[in-house]
Amino acid sequence: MLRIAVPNKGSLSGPAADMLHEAGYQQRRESKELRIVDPGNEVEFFYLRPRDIAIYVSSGRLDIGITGRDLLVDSGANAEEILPLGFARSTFRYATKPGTATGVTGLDGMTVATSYEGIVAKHLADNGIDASVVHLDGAVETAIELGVAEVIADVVETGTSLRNAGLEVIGEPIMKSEAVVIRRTGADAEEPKVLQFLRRLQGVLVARTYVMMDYDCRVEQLEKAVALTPGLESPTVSPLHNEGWVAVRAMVPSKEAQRIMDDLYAIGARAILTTAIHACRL
Ligand SMILES: Nc1ncnc2c1ncn2[C@@H]1O[C@H](COP(=O)(O)OP(=O)(O)OP(=O)(O)O)[C@@H](O)[C@H]1O
Ligand SMILES: O=P(O)(O)OC[C@H]1O[C@H](OP(=O)(O)OP(=O)(O)O)[C@H](O)[C@@H]1O
Ligand SMILES: [Mg+2]
Repeated sequence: MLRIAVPNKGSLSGPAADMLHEAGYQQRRESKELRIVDPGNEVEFFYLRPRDIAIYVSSGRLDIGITGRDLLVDSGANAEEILPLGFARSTFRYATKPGTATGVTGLDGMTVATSYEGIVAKHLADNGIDASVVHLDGAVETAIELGVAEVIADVVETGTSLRNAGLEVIGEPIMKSEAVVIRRTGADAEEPKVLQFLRRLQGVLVARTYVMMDYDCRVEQLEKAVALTPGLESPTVSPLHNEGWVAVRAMVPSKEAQRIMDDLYAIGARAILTTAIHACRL
């Protein structure tokens, strides 16, 4: 049975459960459940604190886990990223009151508050900066106002939390993060159950980013039309009852669907339809 760690709370937990559900796995019914077995898929899910997941996976007791890239790096655990999942996207950045410093080189002698001590200590050392790091569990934006630190390093998505605290980011992002699937470093890359799990999640990612497009076009316009909708392998082209016309079917990135429909219409394609993809295995 494949043993998988899933975040039990915070920003990762809801989207991770949604993705697993879309991939056909049973998920817990209430938030107090700490583990469930999905017998049909031969998988056992363990609901753990996002911060602890890399540690469990590196121990080898759990086969794979879903966590944030920033949490994986911060943990220093012997685990590696095998699939980015595209949700819980954030940057990790320094921030201060305006006028305190303009970049990491100005942080010498200061105190930096963060929940991600591992990332920050390494980044300061890599840049040759001698600053103290104070660990706080969360809500670190308040640390400056309360005099615990001159600088914070924290997760930034919209920047609302920083603005509300009267802080501004300084320097370049320390890292970019998103939810990722991890496994123990050096674990068997060809384990069939792991590969099947990854294929299912990849199927969800593709279903979320592509739509199916169908249209009719004149044979003379087919080459131009196919250049607009090359599909993943190659589009399906079928004859129509009306001679001189063909029906074309191809997957296109959902973000570009409207522009592609305009371009197809402009070259004479008609009956252009898009439909959602619910699941796929490439
Ligand atoms: N506002 C946000 N937008 C996008 N991703 C976020 C946001 N806040 C946190 N994350 C991401 O979610 C992951 C875990 O953070 P989260 O704050 O949800 O959990 P936590 O801080 O470990 O737990 P707690 O809920 O106890 O604070 C990290 O990978 C982080 O980058
Ligand atoms: O840029 P924003 O869109 O404002 O998002 C970033 C905020 O979200 C997270 O906080 P969370 O809600 O997890 O609270 P925490 O600080 O207690 O972890 C993170 O720690 C930031 O405070
Ligand atoms: Mg948090």
